Amino acid sequence: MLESITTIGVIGAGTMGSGIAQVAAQAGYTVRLYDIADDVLQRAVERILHFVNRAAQKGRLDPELARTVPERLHPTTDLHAFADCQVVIEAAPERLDLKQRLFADLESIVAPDAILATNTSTLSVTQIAAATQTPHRVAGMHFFNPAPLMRLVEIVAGAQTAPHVCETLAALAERMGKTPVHAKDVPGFIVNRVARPFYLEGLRLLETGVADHATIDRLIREGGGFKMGPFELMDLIGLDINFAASQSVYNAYFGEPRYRPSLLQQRMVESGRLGRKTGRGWYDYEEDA
Ligand SMILES: NC(=O)c1ccc[n+]([C@@H]2O[C@H](COP(=O)([O-])OP(=O)(O)OC[C@H]3O[C@@H](n4cnc5c(N)ncnc54)[C@H](O)[C@@H]3O)[C@@H](O)[C@H]2O)c1
Repeated sequence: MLESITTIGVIGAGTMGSGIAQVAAQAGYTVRLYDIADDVLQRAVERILHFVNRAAQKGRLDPELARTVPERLHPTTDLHAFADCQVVIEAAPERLDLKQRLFADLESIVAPDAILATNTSTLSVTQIAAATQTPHRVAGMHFFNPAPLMRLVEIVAGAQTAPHVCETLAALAERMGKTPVHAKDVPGFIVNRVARPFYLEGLRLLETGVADHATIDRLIREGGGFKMGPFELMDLIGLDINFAASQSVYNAYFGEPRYRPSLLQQRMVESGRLGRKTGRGWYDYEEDA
């Protein structure tokens, strides 16, 4: 199946979708990138080409390959353009109803043997697949942020996913230079399950006035040897996405107190301070936004 893949559809041109589109184009695939608005797509393509050129300048990407990326990228606001995609990777916002609707729509557009993958961090792959008539071809393909740099990809089988679908996605991840790991369809899979208390304990320390967010980040980096503290990481991920993931894991584990989201997260989202992507989150990025 891997050899028959030439064209990959990516849904959502935000933080993850644009990164995944970049990775796929750099691996030599034709990429169709869907979003709901032209200006979002335009910004995404500019961002991708900027990163591709930078990677080529720094010697991390073959300049010949970098030159071919623009002709491989096909932005669109019409999902019907995905008709020739053998694989679709969905990276739309972390909302079950939205993802279910997209998968149901896709089913009537792509070929019957096309693979439908979701980049969800915490939602049930089984539940997303249940919105289709062909749940055997739906699986999770969970990239990490930033997708062009992070090697790990979790491959997640839903309750009805056919084994060959996960095998093909794992082989595709390898073709993209990634390290695939098979994970079970449990809320948060492996990495987001382990990482959830990282953010939430940081928020609880802040809520109870133990330390401010910059101090917590600095201690975790300097004392703990982590690359980023929880607040810096939330800004990179996007506070809206991180909050949605917190809610999703909390609800999926029947209100398990360990995973209780924080009101502070909610306030930040309500005030539109979503992190790097909006120029402001826990920190100010106005200059490089
Ligand atoms: N941000 C992270 O660190 C991260 C890491 C791994 C996985 N994920 C997952 O990836 C998915 C996307 O997250 P993100 O951070 O890229 O979000 P984002 O907010 O940066 O991007 C989402 C994109 O989806 C578009 N969109 C909105 N409604 C849509 C619709 N109806 N159909 C198609 N596109 C629509 C938006 O315009 C936006 O461009 C989520 O499921 C999230 O859980 C995020």
